[in-house]
Amino acid sequence: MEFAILADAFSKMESTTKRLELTQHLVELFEKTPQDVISRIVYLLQGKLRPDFEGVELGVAERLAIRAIAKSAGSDSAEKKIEEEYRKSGDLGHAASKILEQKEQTTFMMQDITVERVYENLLTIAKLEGSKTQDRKMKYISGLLNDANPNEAKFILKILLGTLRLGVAENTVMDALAIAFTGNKENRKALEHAYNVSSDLGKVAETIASKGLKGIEEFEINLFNPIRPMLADRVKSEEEAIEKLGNVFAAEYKLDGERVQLHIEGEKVILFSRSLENITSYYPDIVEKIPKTIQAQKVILEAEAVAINENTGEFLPFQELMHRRRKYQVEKAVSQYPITVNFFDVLYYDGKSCLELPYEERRNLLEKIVKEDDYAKHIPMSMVKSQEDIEEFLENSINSGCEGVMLKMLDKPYQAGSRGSYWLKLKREYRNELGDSLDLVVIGAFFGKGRRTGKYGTLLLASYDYDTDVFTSICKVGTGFTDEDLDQLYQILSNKVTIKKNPRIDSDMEADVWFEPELVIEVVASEITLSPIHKAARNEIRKDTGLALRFPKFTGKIRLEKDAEDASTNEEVLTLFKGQKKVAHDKNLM
Ligand SMILES: Nc1ncnc2c1ncn2[C@@H]1O[C@H](COP(=O)(O)OP(=O)(O)OP(=O)(O)O)[C@@H](O)[C@H]1O
Repeated sequence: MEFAILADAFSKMESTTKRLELTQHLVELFEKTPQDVISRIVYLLQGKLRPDFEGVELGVAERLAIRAIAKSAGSDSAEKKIEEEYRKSGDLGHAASKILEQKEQTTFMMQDITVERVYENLLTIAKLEGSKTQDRKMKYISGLLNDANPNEAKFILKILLGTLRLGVAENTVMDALAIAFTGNKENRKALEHAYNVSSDLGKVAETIASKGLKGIEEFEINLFNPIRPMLADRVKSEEEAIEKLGNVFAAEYKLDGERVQLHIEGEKVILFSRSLENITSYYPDIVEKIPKTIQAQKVILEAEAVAINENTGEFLPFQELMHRRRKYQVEKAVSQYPITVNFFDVLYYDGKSCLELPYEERRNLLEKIVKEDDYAKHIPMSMVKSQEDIEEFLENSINSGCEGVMLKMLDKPYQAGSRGSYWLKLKREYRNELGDSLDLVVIGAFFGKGRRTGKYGTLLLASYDYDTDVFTSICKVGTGFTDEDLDQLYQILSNKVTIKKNPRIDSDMEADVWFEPELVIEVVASEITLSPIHKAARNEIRKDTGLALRFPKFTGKIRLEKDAEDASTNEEVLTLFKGQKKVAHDKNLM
């Protein structure tokens, strides 16, 4: 397939942020795409080469890209010119296309470049290791640029640098696949299921293109391919939980650790995080100890890894686990910050999916599969049927260092990839004031003064608007940060600075810097108010008015395990807003 077709589609997509138009462009692109290329197209659309869980990173630095462009422009002064163009437009892809336009076209020597060739070259670049890597990367890049026309070169560079931002969410890709290959958007549901059990949109695309809907319906779980996790809705009180769950249900401790999806076959163990990143290297202790406790050939299990005080056995807060994220420090952290692994679900057992089994059966099976010892535990569970039962269980869980309880319906399946009402979470803190914490995306910052000079003193935060796939500003936050937090945030965020505001950000603020909407942090606030400036849930309550947080404060939690799309949604913010009005109303009546 000619790369020009893809570059042309990219150009069209870049010029719109409307979901319907994006979908239409995608449908047209998919209709032109051969079956054996479609998975590659789907990865490239998302600025990737392989599904996230494989961890293939392109990692080409700007400097190297500039040298490669200069080389293929074939002039000595080119580097300077490229830098100049780059400064003007803030986009190296664009700068490259400008420079290459000026180059005399030696068309008779040009080979047509294909999607396959670009993709294979990019994959080779991503996998290069060892000596002279930089030179070898440069050779591949300038080789591609030599044969590319300016528009193609622009997109090749954007992919290489990770700056291709078409704003296509997974849902939009699935809509377009359903329309292109089944003629009916309604079939998105089947695609979603396939995606939820494989976390690999490229594979889903290839299956629907080559085997149609039938292939998608027969899609199976593969060991070592992560399953997208099931999530819980929140409730504010025992009473609300009973209303939603009915007669008898299970209560489990809600531990404050890291969610880990374990794929195990014999001694082979692969671990995935909540956002499906391969985190096996952070937990050498799990890899060593857990297989000994497993009574099965092949399983996929879910557990919460929690740091503990070895003397008292008490659970410690989530932050203690983050020591394992430091390079070269893992071994040390393993001995200094010991953990236990607390199992709560089984998703796959000896060749069979367990997703359709009701909770109760899965829990029984789990207890059979995992033999408990000092290190491997079953998460404490109890059947409850009254408000008092829940209250007592919640009390015990808080006393042993947990954040609350999870309440689960006994007869319901595991709903991969969705937040539904079969699982509810009840935290102690939800019960006062606004109380609830929010997970928000850092979209911009303002430079600090005094002690905070040279760091970001105040951050601009956004909630996620699921329907439009946009991040809407909701507050600025400048309190709750320790010096250490500020340093760490600066380190993480300075890699995410963009020259222009990403089109997926909706904010009228004039931030000093804008970021890629990627990092999620947790904040609390005293209340949610109407705001003429902020954009969260705009027009929902009142015309031209959004919602904002009053007195927001950082809780100390940087949620590295969450993707931006996992942040609190405007729907959740609206629910909180309405809930607080009700409480105020009830109080006034008393
Ligand atoms: N017994 C349990 N069952 C399921 N999840 C548990 C349990 N104990 C702790 N957890 C953790 O709680 C999370 C479930 O809450 P939720 O579905 O809202 O995800 P979340 O958005 O990460 O939640 P939160 O922000 O409250 O941590 C899981 O991702 C898991 O890490």
